[in-house]
Amino acid sequence: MNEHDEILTLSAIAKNFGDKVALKHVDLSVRRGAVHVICGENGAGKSTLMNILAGIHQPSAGTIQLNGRAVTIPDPITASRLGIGMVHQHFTLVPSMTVAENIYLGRHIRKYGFFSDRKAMTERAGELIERFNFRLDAEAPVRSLSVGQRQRVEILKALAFDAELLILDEPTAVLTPPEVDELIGIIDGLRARGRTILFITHKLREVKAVSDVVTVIRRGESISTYPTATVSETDIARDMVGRNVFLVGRGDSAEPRRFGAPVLSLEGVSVTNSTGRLLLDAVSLDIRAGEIVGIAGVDGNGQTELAEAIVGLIETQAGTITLNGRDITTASVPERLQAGMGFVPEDRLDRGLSITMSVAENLAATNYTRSGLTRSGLVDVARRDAFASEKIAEFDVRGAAPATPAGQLSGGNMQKLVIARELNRDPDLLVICQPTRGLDIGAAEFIYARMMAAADRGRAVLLISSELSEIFALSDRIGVMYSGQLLKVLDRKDADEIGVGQLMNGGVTAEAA
Ligand SMILES: Nc1ncnc2c1ncn2[C@@H]1O[C@H](COP(=O)(O)OP(=O)(O)OP(=O)(O)O)[C@@H](O)[C@H]1O
Repeated sequence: MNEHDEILTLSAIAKNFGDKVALKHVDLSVRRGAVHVICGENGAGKSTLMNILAGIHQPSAGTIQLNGRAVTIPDPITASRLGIGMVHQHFTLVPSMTVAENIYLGRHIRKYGFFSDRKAMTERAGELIERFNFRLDAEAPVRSLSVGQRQRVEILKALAFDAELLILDEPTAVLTPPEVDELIGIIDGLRARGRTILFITHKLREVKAVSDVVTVIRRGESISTYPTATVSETDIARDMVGRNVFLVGRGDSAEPRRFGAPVLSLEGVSVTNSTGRLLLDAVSLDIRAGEIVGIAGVDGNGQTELAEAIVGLIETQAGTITLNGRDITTASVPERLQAGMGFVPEDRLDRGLSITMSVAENLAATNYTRSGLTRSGLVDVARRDAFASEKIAEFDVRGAAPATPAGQLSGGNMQKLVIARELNRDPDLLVICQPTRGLDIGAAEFIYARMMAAADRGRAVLLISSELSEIFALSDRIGVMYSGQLLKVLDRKDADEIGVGQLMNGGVTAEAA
């Protein structure tokens, strides 16, 4: 390869946070105009590496060459001047401002100031949207956009400042499957226009769909680099995790499974929002002991509200909710948890854990009584920390000690923390939303096994996931939500992905079509 073909060369990059080693030794060569995927387990150091390129962190050792020249990137402004644009996992947009205002926010204010030359700014944003074929309205407030559209605004923000090298940190984690396909199309378009893309993902299907080259990072070291066309998903998974991985689902047992009495019963449960719109429309569902019921649906069709209504985070306007035969329709969240419910929310940062509290405090939060972590009503710190150490080991929460602030963990390891806390309580009913979002394939394998083991012990599980493959792998019955209604609940053996996909898109069943 001739040196001008390489836009970026990293040599022996290391990064410590205090005495924690996040990156040990990373070498990486990125070819101009390529889509280069970085994959690796949760906590392998992917985000840290990208944040070094974006000027957010400084490397403890190693060199960075951009276009054949050694550079230092002391801050994000320098990164931007050097042509490096970063799209973070958590968006940085201002919801009340328009698309155009967000794109130019804080940068070209003098030239395209909101008051002095708003028109020019909007026109310029419109041109940019058209040039990259992003299908956005420059004047629409960001508040009114879907997650996928917001992500496109973030990408445009980087492109507006001539980013040659675009870094996308796990961009598909927040997207629905059709939005993922759209993003893949957008990335193809950017490559065709000569941009270089560094893309982080855990999903091997995406690696194959999107990239030219893939580099695997494991425990802070670059392990392998392959042209994507020549490497199999199995090989990438093995390099990531250091062993062969098998995502085994529940499958169809030869003997029909026997289920117990209903643990959860919903009857005609409805929820309306403040403007009177029906978010849940008379939903009725039983989940029996020993059963996993998966709820499929395009995001935004009431699945989140279903989980929140069951857990008591939002009020219901009609219907009854019964847990183990007891009416809990008006019970508070703590009462429901006490009565045998566990909850893994889809948003681990908002509702799942406290990022300022330590790992031990987070793990103990719903486990004080059950795991005997108090003595005479006071927290027994030694026991709590021993409990935390045990759960850290059991769930392989990387980079965590009992005293580590939860906010310092990598995204996937935060997710493992929430799941560890809720599974430890061994609830009669586990409501679990997007359980493997952001998890690497080894961690997903482990969580699948734990969910199935809970069902085998006679627990009831409500699984909400936008990954159809996950719903099919784990569920005994599959419900489909559309527009607030639970359209249909099928036995796993009677369901197929095409039929469920059709129901998800408006209720045309395979038989009816
Ligand atoms: N600011 C920080 N302070 C201390 N430790 C940190 C900090 N940021 C990251 N780490 C640690 O560095 C390691 C690598 O984290 P990083 O976020 O780069 O992983 P990742 O590969 O992106 O993981 P994931 O796939 O879960 O997002 C982890 O052990 C993490 O806890």
